[in-house]
Amino acid sequence: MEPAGKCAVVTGGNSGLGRATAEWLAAAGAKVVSLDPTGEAPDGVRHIACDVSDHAAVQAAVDSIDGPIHILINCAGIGGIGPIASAEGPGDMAAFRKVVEVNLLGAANVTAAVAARMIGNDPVGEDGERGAIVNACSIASFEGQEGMGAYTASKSAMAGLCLVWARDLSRHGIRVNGIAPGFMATPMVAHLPDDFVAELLADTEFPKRAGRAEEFAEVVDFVLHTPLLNGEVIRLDAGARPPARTKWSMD
Ligand SMILES: NC(=O)c1ccc[n+]([C@@H]2O[C@H](COP(=O)([O-])OP(=O)(O)OC[C@H]3O[C@@H](n4cnc5c(N)ncnc54)[C@H](O)[C@@H]3O)[C@@H](O)[C@H]2O)c1
Ligand SMILES: O=C(O)[C@H](O)[C@@H](O)[C@H](O)[C@H](O)CO
Repeated sequence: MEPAGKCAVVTGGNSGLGRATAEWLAAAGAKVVSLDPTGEAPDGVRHIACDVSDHAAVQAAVDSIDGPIHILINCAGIGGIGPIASAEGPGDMAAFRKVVEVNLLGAANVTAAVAARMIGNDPVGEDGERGAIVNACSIASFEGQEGMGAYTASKSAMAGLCLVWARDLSRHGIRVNGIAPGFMATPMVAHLPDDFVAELLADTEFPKRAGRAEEFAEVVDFVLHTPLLNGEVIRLDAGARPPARTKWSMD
C-alpha cells in the first residue's frame, strides 16, 4: 500500500508513536486524520477530537471523513500499573477496565468502522489490495511484567487480533499486522523514574537505548509496502526480554 494519494486514519496521532507515523504518512503524500481526544495534530494532519472507547463518537468521526479510507494505524493507548491483588485487597478493577476499554475495545471500535469503509474501496495494484491496518502492540503483548495485568491484557489481545482480523478481512483485500515496540521515548513513558528506565534498557540486547518514535514510523512504512506481510506482529525491542520485575518495582 503506497501512502501517496491515500487516506490514512491514525488514532492517538497527536503524540508519540502515532504522531511520528502521522507525520511520516503526511510527508509521503497521504491525507491523514488523527483521532485523539487531546493535543494538536501535526501540521497538515486533520484532527478530529475523539475518544476511541466511545463507540458512537468513533462512528461519527469516521462518517465525517469523505471518500475512501485506505490505511488505519491503531496507536491510541494508555498505560496502567497495579497488581491483581495485594495485602491491601483486590486490585483496582476500574483502572483495569479503563485500560482495556481504551487500548483494546477502542481499537476494535475504530477497526470495525474503518474496515467496513475499506471493504468498499476499489482494489489497487496487482494484488487488488483495498486497505492495510497496523496495530500498536507491545513487548508486553508477550512478556508482561509484574503489575502490568491490564496493559498486558489489552496488548496481548491486540497481538492476537492481528491474525484474526487478517482472516476476517482477507477476502476483501485488507491486511492486518502489528508492531510490538519495547521501551520507546514518548510522552507516555516520560514520567517513569530514571533508575527504572535505566534498568529496563540494561535488559535490551543491542542497541541499549530507548527507541525513537520515528523508528516505529519506519516499520509502519515497511509493513505498508510489503504486501506479503499479513497477520504478523513485528517486535521492535532491540532483543529485550524483560524480567518478571525490576529491582525498582520490588517492595
Ligand atoms: N512508548 C512506549 O514505550 C510504547 C511501547 C510499546 C507500545 N506502545 C504503544 O504505542 C501506542 C502509542 O504510545 P505512545 O508511547 O506514543 O504514547 P503517547 O501517550 O505519546 O500517545 C498516545 C496518544 O493516544 C491518545 N489517546 C489516549 N487515550 C485515547 C483515547 N481514549 N482515544 C483516542 N486517543 C487516545 C493520547 O491523547 C496520545 O495522543 C500505545 O498504544 C502504546 O500502548 C508504546
Ligand atoms: O508498551 C509500553 O508502553 C512499554 O514497552 C512498556 O511496557 C515497557 O517497555 C515495559 O514495561 C518493559 O517490560
